[in-house]
Amino acid sequence: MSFARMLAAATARHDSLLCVGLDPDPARFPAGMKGDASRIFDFCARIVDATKDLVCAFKPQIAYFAAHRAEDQLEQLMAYIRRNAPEVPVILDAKRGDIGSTAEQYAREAFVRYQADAVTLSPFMGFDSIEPYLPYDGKGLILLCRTSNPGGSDLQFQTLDSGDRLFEHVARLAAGAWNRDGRLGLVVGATFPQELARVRELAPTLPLLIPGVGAQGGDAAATVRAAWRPDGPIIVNSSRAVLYAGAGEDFAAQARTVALATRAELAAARG
Ligand SMILES: O=C(O)c1cc(=O)[nH]c(=O)n1[C@@H]1O[C@H](COP(=O)(O)O)[C@@H](O)[C@H]1O
Repeated sequence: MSFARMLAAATARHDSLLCVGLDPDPARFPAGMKGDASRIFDFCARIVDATKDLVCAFKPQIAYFAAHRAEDQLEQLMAYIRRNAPEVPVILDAKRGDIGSTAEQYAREAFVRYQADAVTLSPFMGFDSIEPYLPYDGKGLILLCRTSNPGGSDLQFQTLDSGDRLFEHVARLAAGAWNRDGRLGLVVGATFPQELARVRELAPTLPLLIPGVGAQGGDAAATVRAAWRPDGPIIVNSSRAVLYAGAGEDFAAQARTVALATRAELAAARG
């Protein structure tokens, strides 16, 4: 099934706009696992089990695996999610961007090696850096647009000759010329609700991946009000606030409690 259909189905079935980000940091694992990179899979699998009925997507961040030589555990985790939560789409957060021949390898990594349903990409190198992902039918390609970090403004807020700021230009391209077969989405931070509303205006029906609630302090309700539309899906990511809600043996139950509360807050704002 395509990413778009999986996302719509999981959003409806779990009544959820929440994506749990899988950013496993062994230094923050609970006692018994703490500091042990060989337990990355175990930690993430417990979080998946505890939240899989509450989410519209999972988003593993590849650096948290690669930094610990734990790519094999990421493969194991992707297979685990497919087996135990087959209705939940998985967005591989890799933020790739490179010339075509290298992008072909990144695309293969995301969709063949890891079997992701969608991947995050940097649009900075232009359309020919996105094109190699298109042959993978149905997969979602989510382009960085207005990122959640303060330094995102350094480039994304620059005004172009057209009068658009760079993030607006990216949103226009993703909603128009670049969206050849309707599989593009955009990343916009929850930390910037005004820009979120602007991106939604420029790209009314694109799926928006919205990180920044929880640990980065973004306002969940403002996010939904700015970006959700019945025909414009949103995927609101929270990673650390869920993963490290508890530091004890009951960490998975604590993660579930935070996920439940965040999901409820998002649902209330949608009305
Ligand atoms: O593409 C992303 O997911 C992303 C884009 C962005 O603008 N800001 C951002 O925080 N992210 C990712 O979203 C997650 C946020 O994590 P928390 O701040 O712990 O919820 C991390 O995996 C980031 O790499």
